[in-house]
Amino acid sequence: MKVLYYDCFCGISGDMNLGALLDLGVDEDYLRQEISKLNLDTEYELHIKKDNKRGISGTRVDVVCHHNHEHHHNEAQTSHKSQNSHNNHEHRNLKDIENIIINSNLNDKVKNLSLAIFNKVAEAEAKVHGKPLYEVHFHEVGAVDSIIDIVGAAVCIEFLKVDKIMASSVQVGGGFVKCAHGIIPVPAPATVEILKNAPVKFGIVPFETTTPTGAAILAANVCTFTDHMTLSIEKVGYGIGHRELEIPNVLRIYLGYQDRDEAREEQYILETNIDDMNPELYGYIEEKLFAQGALDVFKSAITMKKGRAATKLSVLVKEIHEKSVVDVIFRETTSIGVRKYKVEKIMLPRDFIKINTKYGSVNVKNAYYQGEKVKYKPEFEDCKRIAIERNIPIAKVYQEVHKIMEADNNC
Ligand SMILES: O=C([S-])c1cc(C(=O)S)c[n+]([C@@H]2O[C@H](COP(=O)(O)O)[C@@H](O)[C@H]2O)c1
Ligand code: NI
Repeated sequence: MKVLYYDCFCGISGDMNLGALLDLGVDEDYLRQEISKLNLDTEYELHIKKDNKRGISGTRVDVVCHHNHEHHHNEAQTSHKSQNSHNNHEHRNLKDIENIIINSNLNDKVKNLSLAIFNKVAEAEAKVHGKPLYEVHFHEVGAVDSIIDIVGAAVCIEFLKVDKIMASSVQVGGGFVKCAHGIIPVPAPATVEILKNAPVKFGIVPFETTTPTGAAILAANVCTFTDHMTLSIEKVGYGIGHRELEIPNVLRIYLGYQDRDEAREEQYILETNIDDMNPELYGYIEEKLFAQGALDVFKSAITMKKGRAATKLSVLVKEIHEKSVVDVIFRETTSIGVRKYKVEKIMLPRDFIKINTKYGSVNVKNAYYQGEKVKYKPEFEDCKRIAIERNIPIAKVYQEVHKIMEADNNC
């Protein structure tokens, strides 16, 4: 499975993201050509160059806009987004942005991903400012440089054709920042809204390391946030930020592979036939077997000698758990003998994601075969808990999970 892993030790902004993805190998000319499909009426320049921060070299992106929007100033003015300039306000709202994207010649996947990222920002702004979604006025986030950061992110992510995007915990920084609203605390309120439910780290430096745009790129793409992961790294990209900080102001993105092949493992079946035990005990014994490391416990109805109806108890274990599992069988059941045989188990690579349904969050197990996701399974216990809490049929919970999992863009 091809994976992008965002290492956000110094946060993420729209331009750091573009820098890191270009550094990973996204073709610069392709990005320029795709962005031109937006037919923006504001002149802009995309400056892409090699740069370094604290000895780490990577790619730096600056979007420079030449404002000639009628409701601003008569004279053309130039602004660099990174300066958080008060001069670069363009008060577009979500509908304006949607129109620009929908009327462009970009492909549908890029359009949808761009819209999903903007929607994350818009929802957060609506919440923070207490306004309906379509009445929110973007300030910085609606400016041309942000449109390029966001659509550019969608273009690059699409270009890389990964199966899954993961991220580390996200450093948001600290202090205060000056923007169109005046002076606001860091993390900016919109950033906080967008990163709800993601693991966030605060205050490594007294500056804004994660912006609403950076946060929204993560929120719209990342399946799993984790600081612990196994990845076979193929490439790494560094996106250079604009500040001089005590730590390198860079975003690192890894491109790698996880669980390329199915795994094979030797395991053991421990088995015993029982014809003389109170059947009430099986449930209790099963719990004890799992507690001692059993990977699976199953019972089959069998007929033993002299026509005796009986139960075959089978327990799948790794060798290290053999002793403790046999111990449970001999102490808790009526068995006086256990058969053991080696089996080879062939397992599909799998991972777990948490999805938010309208009823609550559910863990889902994805399984992959020959690099492709072939199946997924919602965690039964989560569905059961939700069905009980909400007093709804459990099938409805499963339906909701399937709806989300089958939707585009879901990993
Ligand atoms: O544009 C708006 S409304 C805006 C809202 C907020 C809130 O938290 S509300 C914050 N900001 C700040 O603007 C700059 C630019 O952000 P980008 O995501 O466009 O890079 C940044 O400092 C934000 O915190 C803008
Ligand atoms: Ni705002």
